[in-house]
Amino acid sequence: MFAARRALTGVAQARAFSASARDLSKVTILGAAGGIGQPLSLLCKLNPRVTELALYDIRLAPGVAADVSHINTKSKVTGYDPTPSGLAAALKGAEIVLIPAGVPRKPGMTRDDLFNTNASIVRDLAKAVAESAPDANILVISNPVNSTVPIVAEILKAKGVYNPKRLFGVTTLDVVRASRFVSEIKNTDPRDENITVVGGHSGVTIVPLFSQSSHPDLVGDATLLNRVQFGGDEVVKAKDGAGSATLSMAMAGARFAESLLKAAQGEKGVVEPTFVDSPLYKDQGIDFFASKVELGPNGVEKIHDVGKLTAEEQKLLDACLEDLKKNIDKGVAFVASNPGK
Ligand SMILES: NC(=O)c1ccc[n+]([C@@H]2O[C@H](COP(=O)([O-])OP(=O)(O)OC[C@H]3O[C@@H](n4cnc5c(N)ncnc54)[C@H](O)[C@@H]3O)[C@@H](O)[C@H]2O)c1
Ligand SMILES: O=C(O)C[C@H](O)C(=O)O
Repeated sequence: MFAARRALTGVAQARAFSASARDLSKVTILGAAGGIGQPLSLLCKLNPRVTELALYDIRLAPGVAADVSHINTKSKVTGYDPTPSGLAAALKGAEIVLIPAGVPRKPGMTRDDLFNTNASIVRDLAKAVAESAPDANILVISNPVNSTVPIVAEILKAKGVYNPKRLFGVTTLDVVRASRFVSEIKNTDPRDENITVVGGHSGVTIVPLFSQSSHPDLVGDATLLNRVQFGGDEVVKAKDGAGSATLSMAMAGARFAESLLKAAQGEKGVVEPTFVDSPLYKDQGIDFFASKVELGPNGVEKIHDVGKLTAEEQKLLDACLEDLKKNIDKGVAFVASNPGK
């Protein structure tokens, strides 16, 4: 077997690698029956890189799995019961764990208002991931992301399995929105608009860097800035009490998972913005920050710095860092005083 593998060269080797990597592409969704979870399950079922899809929720996951499993793509879909053993089985062998479990906002709420409910949900799910899938890439969608990601990190540290290269806060939706909103102004194809968004995922912590796009004239466009920073509120208001962004978020989450799978399967140059354990502002006591991140087989390959900013963007970044620090500290303090069972 080893001799045969050694005999493989070039393209054959790459194919063998990608085939074996593909064999391992189990994706688990925790919160799979929710507003995000259901369309995310659908999109993952449609992704040929996913070979196994495990759906877990405190309600309805087997039903969602039965539905999605009829789609005629090759992956195997299983829905798990809301029991500790169901959760453990859903997680075992996962390469990617997506976490959209938790409550969404209603009009008038900030993401931070979700903290009291979602912090303990995410903490407890993180424990299960640490125990049953310690090597998985963990993609946190549940809000407030600026705090839930540090919560997961603290739990993984306590369990002795923290790998900062495999923990991601999903901020893709901010970039998706920014490119769409810019394309509406400039009458372009959003796929051609590559807008860097850094910081975190709430209000002023969301910092778009238009000076680095092909439209530097958009720096200072207050309406556009407000839409990017508060795009989530736009949806919350329009849904009028029925929740927050689900469909666009499912698309964004599926895109991020796809990027990780591509990178795991050997594709080079896969770059996504994401909220990770980052060296960029650690000297200011800020351990997590979203910037462009190159992904690879081990998760985070390279963290890009924010690049050159205009004076106006620097001001936005300063405001971001102030809030971000508080949000991160809140997550860390929560685990310290509420370690759970
Ligand atoms: N990161 C982002 O960009 C982004 C975008 C949109 C929404 N969100 C956040 O995603 C979260 C989910 O939003 P939604 O609209 O899908 O909400 P939802 O209420 O429709 O769905 C949440 C699901 O989580 C499940 N759940 C609750 N506790 C659980 C637990 N302990 N284990 C497993 N499942 C559990 C619920 O049963 C439900 O099915 C919210 O916190 C929301 O703010 C984040
Ligand atoms: O706005 C929300 O509460 C959900 C999400 O974070 C979003 O950006 O749409």
